[in-house]
Amino acid sequence: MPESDNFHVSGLTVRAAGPDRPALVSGVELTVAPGQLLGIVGETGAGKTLTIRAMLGLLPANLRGQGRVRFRGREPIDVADLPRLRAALGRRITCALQNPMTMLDPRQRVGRQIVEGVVHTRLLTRREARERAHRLLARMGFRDPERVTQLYPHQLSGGMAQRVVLAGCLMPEPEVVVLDEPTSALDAQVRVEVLELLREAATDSNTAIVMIGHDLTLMRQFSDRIVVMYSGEIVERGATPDVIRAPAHPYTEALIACSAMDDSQHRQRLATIPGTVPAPSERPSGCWFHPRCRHAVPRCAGEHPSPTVLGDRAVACHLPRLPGPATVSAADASKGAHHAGGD
Ligand SMILES: Nc1ncnc2c1ncn2[C@@H]1O[C@H](COP(=O)(O)OP(=O)(O)OP(=O)(O)O)[C@@H](O)[C@H]1O
Repeated sequence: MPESDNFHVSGLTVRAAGPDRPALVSGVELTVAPGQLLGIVGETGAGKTLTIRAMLGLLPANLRGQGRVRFRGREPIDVADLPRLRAALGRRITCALQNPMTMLDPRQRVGRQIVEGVVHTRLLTRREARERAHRLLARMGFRDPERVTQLYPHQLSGGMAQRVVLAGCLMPEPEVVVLDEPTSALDAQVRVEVLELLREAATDSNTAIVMIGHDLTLMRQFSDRIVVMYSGEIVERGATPDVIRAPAHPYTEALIACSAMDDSQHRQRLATIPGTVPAPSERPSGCWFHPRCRHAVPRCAGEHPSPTVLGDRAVACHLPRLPGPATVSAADASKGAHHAGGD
């Protein structure tokens, strides 16, 4: 698949309106290929939600986004150009944000809600849309999709609502589906099932998925590539198996140590990373992670690290633990090389 088929986000920055406000998110670059799943991880306050809201044109009113998104075969769209961005929403890009119930209208049967969007945008006739809704609901594990379409949201369990919303996301056969903790309300077993179904459906229709999640175990299982954010910046990115097997940033390493992964057989109990992500106005000098980093050296307190790039792997750390000798500082990387800190 050519690179130009990927969904791209470049130079994404989010700030509160007004002078001299620190960036809440800065310089985020993402690329996701058709049919692939890109996971965004990081603790509370890392900037994950604002990143996806900015690329959807759904930032809170007090915030402003800069940067560009590019859909397959299209000219880039400036994220400040909300009319253009929102014209893509529901067609080229769909989303399920944190609580699925809030995405459903309590007064309407769910079938109508799923079908009307694509009929309204004239992507399909009502009959075609109904047929597709039934197919997708079946795909999402409903044995009797027709009956489900007759239900009102209050008649759905949390797991059912989740699967209905995800089926709705796939209705227009979008290029990209964006998910913010899509399965957080579900129990572990249902969560894995839902993600398996979603993954399969997305692969079949060549839909790219960008998914925020706290659970690294799930990310390891379902994502192809992973981006790790800290205080509004990408600190590491790469192919998921590489990042999980050999994290190059101490923050990624700490996140993995805190997750319940099987690899950590020697770990007796779940660890936590001491401290919290600094608020944007309280970032320390140097590397923003350094006060919490067990590998920090004096340079880390004085100088903000530029990302080091090795192939499609990047890490923003003064002491990156990347394999092989040929690490290249992003500042030195030649034109056309991978973006620093981006994915
Ligand atoms: N409307 C807003 N106005 C000002 N600051 C905001 C606003 N929304 C979020 N922030 C700040 O931006 C930073 C990033 O927030 P964001 O919600 O993107 O984090 P997150 O990684 O999604 O966290 P979580 O996992 O808790 O959802 C945080 O410091 C947060 O306090």
